[in-house]
Parts: sequence; structure tokens; C-alpha cells
Amino acid sequence: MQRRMSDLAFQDYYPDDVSHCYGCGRLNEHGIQLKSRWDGEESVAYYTPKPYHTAVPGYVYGGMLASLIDCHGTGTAAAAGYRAEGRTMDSQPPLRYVTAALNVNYLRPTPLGDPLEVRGRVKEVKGRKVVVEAWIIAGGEVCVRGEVVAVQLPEAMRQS
Ligand SMILES: CCCCCCCCCCCCCCCC(=O)SCCNC(=O)CCNC(=O)[C@H](O)C(C)(C)COP(=O)(O)OP(=O)(O)OC[C@H]1O[C@@H](n2cnc3c(N)ncnc32)[C@H](O)[C@@H]1OP(=O)(O)O
Repeated sequence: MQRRMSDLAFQDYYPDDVSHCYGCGRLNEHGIQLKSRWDGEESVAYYTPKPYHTAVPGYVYGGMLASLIDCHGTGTAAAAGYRAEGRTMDSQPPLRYVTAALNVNYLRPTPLGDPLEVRGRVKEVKGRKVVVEAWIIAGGEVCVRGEVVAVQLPEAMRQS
């Protein structure tokens, strides 16, 4: 089933108390503030790393790329969790996913300066766990591939 891209990003629905993540928190003025949305059965986000996100001159630091995979993966997992329950992301109670596992493979150097396209696809939704594969495209080439295992915080670990 095809879905239209919505105006609000997945991360825009995160409650204020969990919107300070360095990668995706809309309230973290020093962070990436990644914005992920559905694009058909895949999800997509865009980000252009800053000149100081350098690994070696001209190429993006791998930790930054891992952050993009991480936060696009957890955002996609949250959206998939709601979708699996047949409800919208502004419905209650909120689903709070964190990264349980992050795997990142750097296939080729990622050029610094180009806008990066981060894409995701849901592999599995099972109970409190969602597995998302994600990849980063620069200049039409896939430079990074990764996988995120996101798990909903157990009740005992939720602050609100
Ligand atoms: C409106 C929208 C609201 C949304 C609102 C969301 C806001 C949400 C804040 C956003 C923020 C973003 C976040 C950014 C990404 C971080 O940066 S998050 C920070 C880094 N991550 C952490 O600090 C997590 C630390 N770890 C933990 O808290 C706990 O280990 C976890 C992840 C909650 C899991 O613990 P647990 O609940 O006891 O796990 P458990 O019941 O044993 O396992 C559940 C399932 O997960 C699997 N699993 C658990 N750990 C692993 C692992 N390491 N590897 C593979 N599988 C695992 C288990 O195998 C099990 O799977 P099944 O057997 O059911 O198939």
C-alpha cells in the first residue's frame, strides 16, 4: 500500500520530554534534528553534514553517519509500531523506542558537502521490537548500510 508523505515528520510527534536526543530531538538546538517520513513502504530523511563533520578532508565522519542510521531507524521503528497497532502517531499512549542494537557498514567513503538521503525499510515488527534496515545515498551511490533493532522501553523504565 502506498502512503503519501505527510507534512509532519515522525520525530515531530515525540513528546517534549523525549525530544532532546542529539540525533532526532526537535528541542536539541545543538543536534541534527533529523526528520523522517514515509515514502511509500520505505522511509526517508535528508541531511547535509556540516564542514566540521569530517573524517578525513572531503569525507563524512563515520560516527555522524551511524547517528543518521540510528535516528532514522528508531524514528521509522516508532512509526511502524503505531502503524502495526492501527493508530496515528498523535494517539495515546506514546510508544517510546530506544536503540537496542546498531550495526553499520561503510561501503565506500561518503563525500562531505552533498545532501545525504537516508532511507529505511521495516524488516520485522514483533511485540516491543522493530527491526529496520537503513542505508545512506550520496551522489546516487549507496555509501552506508545498517540495521537498527529498536525496542520499546519496558513500563518500569518510562518516566512518563
Ligand atoms: C509519538 C511518537 C512517540 C515516540 C516516542 C519515542 C521517543 C523515544 C526517544 C527517542 C530517542 C531516540 C533514541 C535514539 C536512539 C538512542 O540513542 S537510544 C540510547 C541508546 N540506547 C539505550 O540506551 C538502550 C539501553 N538498553 C535498554 O534500555 C534495554 O536493553 C532495552 C533496549 C530497553 C531492552 O531491554 P528489555 O526491554 O529488557 O529487552 P527484552 O525484553 O529482553 O527484549 C525485547 C526484545 O528485544 C530484543 N533485544 C533486546 N536487546 C537486544 C539487542 N541488544 N540486540 C538485539 N535484540 C535485542 C530481545 O531479543 C527481544 O526480542 P524477542 O525475543 O521478543 O524477539
